[in-house]
Amino acid sequence: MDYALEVEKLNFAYEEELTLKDISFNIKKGEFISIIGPNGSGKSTLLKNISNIYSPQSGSIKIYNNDIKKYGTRELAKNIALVPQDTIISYNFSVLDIVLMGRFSHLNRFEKEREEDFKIVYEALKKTNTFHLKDRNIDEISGGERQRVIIARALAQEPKIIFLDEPTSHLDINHQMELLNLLKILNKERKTTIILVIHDINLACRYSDKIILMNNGEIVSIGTPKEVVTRKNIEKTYGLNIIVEENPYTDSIYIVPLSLNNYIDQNKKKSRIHVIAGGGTGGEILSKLEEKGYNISIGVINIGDSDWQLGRKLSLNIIDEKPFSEISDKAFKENMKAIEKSHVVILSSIPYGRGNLKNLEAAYNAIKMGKTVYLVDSYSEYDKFDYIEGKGIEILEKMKRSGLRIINSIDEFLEEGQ
Ligand SMILES: Nc1ncnc2c1ncn2[C@@H]1O[C@H](COP(=O)(O)OP(=O)(O)OP(=O)(O)O)[C@@H](O)[C@H]1O
Repeated sequence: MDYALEVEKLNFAYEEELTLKDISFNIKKGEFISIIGPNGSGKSTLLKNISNIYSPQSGSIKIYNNDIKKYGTRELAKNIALVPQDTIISYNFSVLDIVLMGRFSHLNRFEKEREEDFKIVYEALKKTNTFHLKDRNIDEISGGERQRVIIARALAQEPKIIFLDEPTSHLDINHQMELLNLLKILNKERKTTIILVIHDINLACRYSDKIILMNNGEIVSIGTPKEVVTRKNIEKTYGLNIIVEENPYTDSIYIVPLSLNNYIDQNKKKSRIHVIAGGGTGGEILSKLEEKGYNISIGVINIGDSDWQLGRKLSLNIIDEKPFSEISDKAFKENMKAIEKSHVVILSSIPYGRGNLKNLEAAYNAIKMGKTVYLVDSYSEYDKFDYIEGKGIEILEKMKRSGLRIINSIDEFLEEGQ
């Protein structure tokens, strides 16, 4: 296999305790890789090991099939370039001088830069939008501009692999996209392998072929964005409750954070709520209950319904029915079982017809069983409630007489502190 980078059983410690523990992975030539993970998980330390700034205590690192330690400085610089997190350059160099330094590995000792070198350097300056700064002193430009200049230097180096440590951290959103697009072009056109540390999970998902997720000095997961950025992995590493969505415009996934697990009231996890919804009427109810950490079931709901889709993203317990089909007796019974296990049943403002009348019957059964049943009432008129010749209204009236609690929004329920 054509690997750009092979890491095997790497262990690294700053002091006694290991900061990187038994790290092994391979990167193919021409891949675009993002390393993500919480603060202090070891991302920068890993990047510094694989770019030869630090030497591991044990394990091996191969760049293009050769041990990284066997390369001479010039040879290594032709293969890899590093764009560090904070570049402190306190000398009196111009931007042009700094970017010209990228050419050193292509020149013999004491050889002056050739016309070709200037051409490559000017191109790198233009690509990173820093050409206009070329005569300025490196100390006299902004943090974001300096970051782009260091990236220009890496481009001028024309390496096979570029390592970047949080390259977007000082950049505004426009320059963030511009930089990542530039890296992507480089990656596609020159087959440059890109390995970057990045905090923005959504940008990582959008641009990367693969993602490495780190936690506590170990690799938790490595694979495509879909394989790595899952609810489970993000909860495990960041302690964050998220939904993973698909972005049809960019053909990539992105995450929507709901809540920090630290803030979830653990008592609520025990409190079970059954939701009856459909057609998107349950969106706010489900998201807000999930955010508070309730243990939620939903049903009966048709497969493919938008509330069904949300339920899947939230990994809820779903009692479902075939698409566009009436609720079967089997699904009704399963729904009743979920209701029996719940403390509370919440109904959204969904219209009732032949297909889902059994859900209203189930809610009425719940009241008769002594459960607290809420209706989040945002029906503007009750003729939007009943599409089954009064049968729905009839059950609703019975429920009202038996203690149905009508609220205007799910917030009212949450404020009650249930
Ligand atoms: N020079 C150092 N000496 C000692 N310990 C260090 C040093 N640099 C980092 N560490 C420690 O090593 C661990 C990993 O740090 P590292 O900078 O690799 O994490 P990171 O994932 O890049 O974090 P961040 O997202 O905050 O940049 C942390 O516990 C950190 O405190």
